[in-house]
Amino acid sequence: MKHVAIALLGCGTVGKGIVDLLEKNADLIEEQLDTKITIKRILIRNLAKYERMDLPKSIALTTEFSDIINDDDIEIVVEVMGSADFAKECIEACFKKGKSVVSANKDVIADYGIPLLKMSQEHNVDFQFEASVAGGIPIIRPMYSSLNSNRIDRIIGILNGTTNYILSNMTERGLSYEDVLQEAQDKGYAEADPTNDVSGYDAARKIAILATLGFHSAVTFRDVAVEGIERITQEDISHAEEMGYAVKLLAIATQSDDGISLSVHPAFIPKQHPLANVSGAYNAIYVRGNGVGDVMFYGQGAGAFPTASAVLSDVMNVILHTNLTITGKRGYVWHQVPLVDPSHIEAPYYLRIIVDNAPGVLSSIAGIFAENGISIRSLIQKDETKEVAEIVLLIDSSADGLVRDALQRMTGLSCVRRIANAIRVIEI
Ligand SMILES: NC(=O)C1=CN([C@@H]2O[C@H](COP(=O)(O)OP(=O)(O)OC[C@H]3O[C@@H](n4cnc5c(N)ncnc54)[C@H](OP(=O)(O)O)[C@@H]3O)[C@@H](O)[C@H]2O)C=CC1
Ligand SMILES: N[C@@H](CC=O)C(=O)O
Repeated sequence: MKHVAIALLGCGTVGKGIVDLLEKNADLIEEQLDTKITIKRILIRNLAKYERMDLPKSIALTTEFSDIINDDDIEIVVEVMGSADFAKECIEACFKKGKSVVSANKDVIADYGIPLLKMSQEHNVDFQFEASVAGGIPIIRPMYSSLNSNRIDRIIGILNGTTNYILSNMTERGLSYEDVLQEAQDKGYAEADPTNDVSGYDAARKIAILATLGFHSAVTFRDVAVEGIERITQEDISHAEEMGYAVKLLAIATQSDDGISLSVHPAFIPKQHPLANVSGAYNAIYVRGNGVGDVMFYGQGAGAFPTASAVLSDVMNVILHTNLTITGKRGYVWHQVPLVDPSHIEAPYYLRIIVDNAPGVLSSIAGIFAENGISIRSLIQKDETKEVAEIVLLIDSSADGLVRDALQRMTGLSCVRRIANAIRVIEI
């Protein structure tokens, strides 16, 4: 039997998951590859923390990347540290030394994916990153391989486990945003800085990676219009429930003759839609191709073992490529495609506006919508006190720019106390 030594950069939630899953499934993996995979070294920052951890004694822990890059036994390096710049430096150094890299790090791939893939090919090594989008769900390989006979025009996903866990637990258990965020952190779903999750940036990086592969287009996460879930309250969730919707953070990429549009935002989805029933840390992705039609991928988008499953399969793929002598030979094509201005994207909206409880307020608001050509589908006045009322509206499909302009003008009305929320309604 052959033997391949690998190293891990990082041993947090995902790194420890890889150590444990490799131990658990070693015989199955060895049998398929006729190769024994050994984790020889792991890079971390704080040695004392890991000496307390239950790691096999055969693994050498180090705080020096040079111990890994200069070890010629190590053929594959698995980067599971997070953040972009140091990870990128390490990955480039590995390529230069002829080491293939597997990464779960969407930050580095959304920022530097195309140059890193080019560099890996120049050095005849593999660069694989299945776990960077939607944890354990196989989606990267389908995008560049299983679906590559299709012209893909739409990708819609719940791509962040933390925010989906927060929104579904706020809905199902009536918990506060802060309490559920802490739970998601305790379960290892959240990023080291959970701002990336709740602000939508984690999902933005993932949809940029999928759009790059699926649309053969050179986009980055900076091309994504991003809104997070920070403003979603129990009020919005219960209004959604009453109206027959679930609230989800969606990542949407579409390609048309006008160009590519990329966005991440909370949305009301009809309860009967399959995406509305994706709960907890689960993720789901709809892809529409002009041959295959609609395909949906579903599974755990975060957590130690689901993510380790994707990472280890990538490691196995690298070994297979080495055995077949096709390492570093994957072909890619990227075009520069124009981006659609996000202010032109149309959708129906749910709006919650806090106003004075006074005569003439509703007609002032309706007047501004009418001036912007926006028609009101329904309007309910709720939670009325003597002084204040909450108005919940659904408006017909309208361009985002026109809706924002109308809401901005409303904040200038003395009877409008605040725009509590504006959330798109998805009718798919
Ligand atoms: N958690 C999840 O469910 C998923 C995570 N990912 C991605 O996988 C990667 C790892 O995530 P996760 O395991 O959750 O992160 P953790 O924060 O749990 O672990 C990070 C690990 O990397 C080490 N590390 C970080 N920076 C450095 C550095 N500069 N030098 C040396 N070691 C470093 C840390 O060491 P120390 O403790 O000593 O600081 C720690 O061992 C991220 O890119 C994340 O986005 C992808 C899919 C799912
Ligand atoms: N923090 C991420 C982890 C996986 O990518 C998430 O919550 O989805």
